[in-house]
Amino acid sequence: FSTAFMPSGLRGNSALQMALAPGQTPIVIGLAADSGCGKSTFMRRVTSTFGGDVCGPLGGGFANGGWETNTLVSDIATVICLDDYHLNDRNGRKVSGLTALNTAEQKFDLMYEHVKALKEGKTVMKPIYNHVNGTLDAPEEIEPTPVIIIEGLHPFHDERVRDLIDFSLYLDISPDVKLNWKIQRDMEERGHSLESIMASIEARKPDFDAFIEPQKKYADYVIEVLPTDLDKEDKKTLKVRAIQKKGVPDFSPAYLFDEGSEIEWTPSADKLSSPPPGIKLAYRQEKYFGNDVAVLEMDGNFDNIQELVYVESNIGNSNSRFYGEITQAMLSLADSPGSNNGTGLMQTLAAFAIRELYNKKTAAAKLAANKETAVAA
Ligand SMILES: Nc1ncnc2c1ncn2[C@@H]1O[C@H](COP(=O)(O)OP(=O)(O)OP(=O)(O)O)[C@@H](O)[C@H]1O
Ligand SMILES: O=C(CO)[C@H](O)[C@H](O)COP(=O)(O)O
Repeated sequence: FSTAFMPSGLRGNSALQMALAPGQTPIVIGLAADSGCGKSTFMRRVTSTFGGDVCGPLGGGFANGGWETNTLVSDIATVICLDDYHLNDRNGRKVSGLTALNTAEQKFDLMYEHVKALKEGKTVMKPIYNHVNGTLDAPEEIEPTPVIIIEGLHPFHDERVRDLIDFSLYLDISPDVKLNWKIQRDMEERGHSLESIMASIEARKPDFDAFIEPQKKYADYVIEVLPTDLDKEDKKTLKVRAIQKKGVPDFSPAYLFDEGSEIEWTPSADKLSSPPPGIKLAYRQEKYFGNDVAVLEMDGNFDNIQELVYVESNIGNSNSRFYGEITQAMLSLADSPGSNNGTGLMQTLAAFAIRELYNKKTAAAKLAANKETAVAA
């Protein structure tokens, strides 16, 4: 359930929140990506896994013709958009001459204090960056929930914040794909011209390279989105790689058929009715910034999401609760971008991995609390 898209007078999240179990501390999930790279779309998959509302945009909504809070609350998960920690408002950045991508334009001390306090089970007063007016609005109260997700430009830049994060994700969208997605949203949905979109991407590139991309080396789970290899002329179909770090506590990378192996798999055309160029999956063991990673890859589109169930039957460590749950989750968000390709699949697997992390931490906290009760008795 979400309060994020109610008229502000009706908002107020305290009654909806699930109390933390005794001894339980929230887990903190970090998601980094440039603007327009699918953070909100991905967050919708994660929050729906935790029972959140999936009706509106996240990370800065334009509901009701006006600005709504950046924070979405379900009974388990809270999403905090780190744009709220911009140092200056839009006018202030004109004076400083710096872009919002620049780390000098973020309040990392406050970000750290807030994430630390939430992790300690305390309430914080979080600022709000208003994307409609470009102003810093009156702060809002955020109470801790069992899962706190911080998403935005710089979740892994500050070492203190990074150390508080239990699981970190990065959306790595290749330049061609980023341009296509921007065109789709900003031209088709927001009426911007192609020239202005290209100019904005070009203007952001140096700061993106300097301040955002270097964070991907810290991520436990990188979703890399590239143009397809199946047909060089095809600009729309995507190849998606989930780069999963090995050895992360409470996280076991998903695999295809045989854990630890190298596999390339083109599912039988009799089992999937995907149109040419079809789909191709792969599973590889690689190094990523010096770390051992398991890479799950999918290139191409599903013609019919229900056929995903056949692919799902061959994925291990998927963290699904029952056979078919991945397909069901994709079907429940069928209208969201990426539901017929690897972006939706890898995002769903990441969402399930986060849920598993939460389940394991909750179980460990309950066990510890039971032990304490037994000792006290
Ligand atoms: N998996 C996907 N497949 C195809 N298009 C996508 C996908 N994810 C996102 N997009 C496109 O990119 C646009 C931006 O996505 P989204 O709003 O989720 O990004 P964001 O990172 O939250 O952006 P911002 O930070 O600017 O709010 C969407 O409107 C959609 O057109
Ligand atoms: O990169 C961004 C994160 O979404 C925005 O550009 C940044 O937050 C500034 O926002 P605005 O352009 O609305 O003033």
